[in-house]
Amino acid sequence: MTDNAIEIAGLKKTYAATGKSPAKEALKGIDLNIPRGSIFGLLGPNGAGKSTLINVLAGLVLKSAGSVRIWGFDQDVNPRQSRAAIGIMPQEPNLDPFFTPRGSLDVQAGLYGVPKAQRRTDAILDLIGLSDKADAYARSLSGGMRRRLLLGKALVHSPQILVLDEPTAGVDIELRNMLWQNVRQLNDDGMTIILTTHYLEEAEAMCDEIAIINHGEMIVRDTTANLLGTLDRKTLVIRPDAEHAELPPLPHGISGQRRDDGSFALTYRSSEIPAGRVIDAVQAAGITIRDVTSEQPDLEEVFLSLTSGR
Ligand SMILES: Nc1ncnc2c1ncn2[C@@H]1O[C@H](COP(=O)(O)OP(=O)(O)OP(=O)(O)O)[C@@H](O)[C@H]1O
Repeated sequence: MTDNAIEIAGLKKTYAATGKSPAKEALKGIDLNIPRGSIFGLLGPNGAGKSTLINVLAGLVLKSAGSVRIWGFDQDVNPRQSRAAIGIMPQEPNLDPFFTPRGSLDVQAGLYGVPKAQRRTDAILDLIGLSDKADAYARSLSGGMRRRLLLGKALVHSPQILVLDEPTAGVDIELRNMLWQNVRQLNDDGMTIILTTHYLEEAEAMCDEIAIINHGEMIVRDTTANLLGTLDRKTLVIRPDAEHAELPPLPHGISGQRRDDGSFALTYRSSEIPAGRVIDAVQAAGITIRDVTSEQPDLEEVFLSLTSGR
C-alpha cells in the first residue's frame, strides 16, 4: 500500500492541432507524488498546464503518455475506482439553473452511484452553508453560493481526495474565509486536498507542500516552508516627507531605488535584515519618513528567482 494519494509519472498531454491553431504540448512529462492527508498546492501562471493536469486526474482529458494512480488505482486499469476516489471543484460554476442545491447534490450522487440511504445531502448542505437555500433554484443563488454548491457537488461520493481549481479567484473575503474553513475541516477529517491557485499568499497560508509548474514542466516541488525560505526577498516602500529627497547611502544587504513618485523602494532579505534596520538607515540620513508600505514577492518574482541560475 502506498502512502501517496496521487502518483503521476511521465505525464504528457499534447492537444491536437485544430484549424489554424497548431498542436499544443500542455504537459511535458510531469512526475509528481502527493502524500495522503496533505494540503498540496499546484501553482503556476495562466496557461502553465494546471487545469490540464487536473482534468487528467478527473478523467476529463485523455493523457498522451505516462501513468496516473489515484489512491493506489491506476487510471487505465481501474478507471472506476480511481474516479471514485477523487472529487473536483471546477473553476466555473456550470450549474443547471433549474436545479435546487438539494436537487443538484442528488443528481450528482446519482451519477456516482451513491445509494439513497448513503447520501449525506443534509450534512453537505450544512457544511457549505446552504441549508436555508436547499430548495431555491440555482439561478436565484448568488455567485458565492454557486461556488459553495460546486464544493458540495465535489463531496457527494465522499472522495478521499478533493481537488479545488482556483477556488478563490474573484471571490470576496467572506467567501474565501468560509471556503478555507471548509477545506481545513475536511483535511482535519482526513481528506487529501489539492488546490490550484495564482495566489502565493493563499498557498503559503494553506498548503503543506507546493509544486510550481510553468510551460507544462514542473519547476520545483518542496515543502511550503522550504520554498518560502528561498523567497525571502522583501521590499519596503518608504515615502519621505520631503518631496525631492535623494536616496540615502544604504548599508550592505539593502539595495535601493528612487521611484518616479519620490518614494524609495528598498529591497533586502528578510531572513537576514529586520525591517527596522531598513527604516533606521533612512532616518540616519536625516530623512523624515511620512509613510511605509511593504511589498511581498509575487508569483512572477518567485518564478524569476527559481528559474534564474538553473
Ligand atoms: N482543449 C484545448 N485545446 C488546445 N489547447 C488547449 C486546450 N486546453 C488548454 N490548452 C492549452 O494548453 C496550455 C495549458 O492550459 P491549461 O488550461 O492547462 O493551463 P492553466 O495553468 O490551467 O491556466 P489557467 O490558470 O489559465 O487555467 C495553454 O497553452 C492552453 O492554451
